[in-house]
Amino acid sequence: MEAPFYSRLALIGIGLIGSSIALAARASGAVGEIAIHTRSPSTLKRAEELGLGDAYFATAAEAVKGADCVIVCVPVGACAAVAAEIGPHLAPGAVVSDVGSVKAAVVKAMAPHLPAGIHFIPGHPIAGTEYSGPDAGFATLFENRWCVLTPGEDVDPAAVARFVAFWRTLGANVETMSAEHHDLVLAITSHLPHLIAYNIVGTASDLEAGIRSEVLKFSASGFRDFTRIAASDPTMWRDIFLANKDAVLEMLGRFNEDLAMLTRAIRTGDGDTLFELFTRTRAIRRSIVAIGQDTAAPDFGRRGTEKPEG
Ligand SMILES: NC(=O)C1=CN([C@@H]2O[C@H](COP(=O)(O)OP(=O)(O)OC[C@H]3O[C@@H](n4cnc5c(N)ncnc54)[C@H](O)[C@@H]3O)[C@@H](O)[C@H]2O)C=CC1
Ligand SMILES: O=C(O)C(=O)Cc1ccc(O)cc1
Repeated sequence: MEAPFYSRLALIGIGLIGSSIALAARASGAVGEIAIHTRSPSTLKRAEELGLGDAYFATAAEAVKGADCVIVCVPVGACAAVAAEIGPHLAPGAVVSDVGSVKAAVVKAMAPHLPAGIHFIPGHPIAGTEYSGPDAGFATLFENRWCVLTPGEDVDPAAVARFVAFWRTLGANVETMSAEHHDLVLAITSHLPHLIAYNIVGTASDLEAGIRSEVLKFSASGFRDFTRIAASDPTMWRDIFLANKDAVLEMLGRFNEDLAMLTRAIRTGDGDTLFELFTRTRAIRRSIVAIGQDTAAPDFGRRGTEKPEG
């Protein structure tokens, strides 16, 4: 299968992920033209200044006209409204996808609005940073990262194969699975870690003023790492926790049980329990490093914003 895979790619939402797809698709020649819509006029203008696309539209309905591939790159809570708007304007036979961090709720929100003949292939590139907005994107974001696709069983295999080839050309490793399985796995590997980061930074900031200033002054790398994650976009993460409620609550229940066990080990001076856990977790880190999944996103520190936009 030869690139370009699509003659016209429409991106709805042009923040970190949308702009990274635009840059990677352009750099790799994966698509012909790129059409862009995003909700805020100032963000759309910025996308144009950055030269992210070939055509810019004030509405999603206009942007998807004539597109053979549409990728919705908005917070998961906005996916239903976008699908409702674009549904009547999609070209027959087009692929429609998204990049949301939660899959079952997004499928439920988007599918009813997509007409027959559309190939709906939900997706989630497991690659990102704590930055937002069109300035935050970079063409290499997806290199050697996973992209999970969750097409329904009735979706045309040839359309899925083409979309898999598209993501591979952007540098990603692609795997397909059910939306429900995706949501359980991501609840423990991504959603819970973010909740823990938000919580620990919140706890530190609620400490009495005297202690709080010392926390910031002497913050060792552990706390600093949490503050990076806790700087992630509030709209995006609010939507993720609301949309993946059941899986997050399931994993949070197990987490709380294990934390109670550790609390007890510390209180009772049970060093063996602590040592055994820390030995096991060190082995997990070493196995992740060995398969090359530990690399932080490259040099994104000076770009983008940590504030919600548009
Ligand atoms: N930030 C990350 O590290 C990752 C994010 N994701 C997912 O990607 C999606 C987008 O995230 P980011 O690019 O980081 O967010 P972002 O905040 O950088 O960009 C979101 C864009 O969507 C636009 N938007 C919001 N509501 C809209 C609407 N109703 N219609 C049209 N445009 C609208 C915003 O103006 C903005 O341009 C989210 O669903 C998130 O769960 C997936 C992987 C990683
Ligand atoms: O910045 C980080 O550490 C991330 O974990 C980025 C990220 C955020 C959300 C996703 O759905 C996937 C990746």
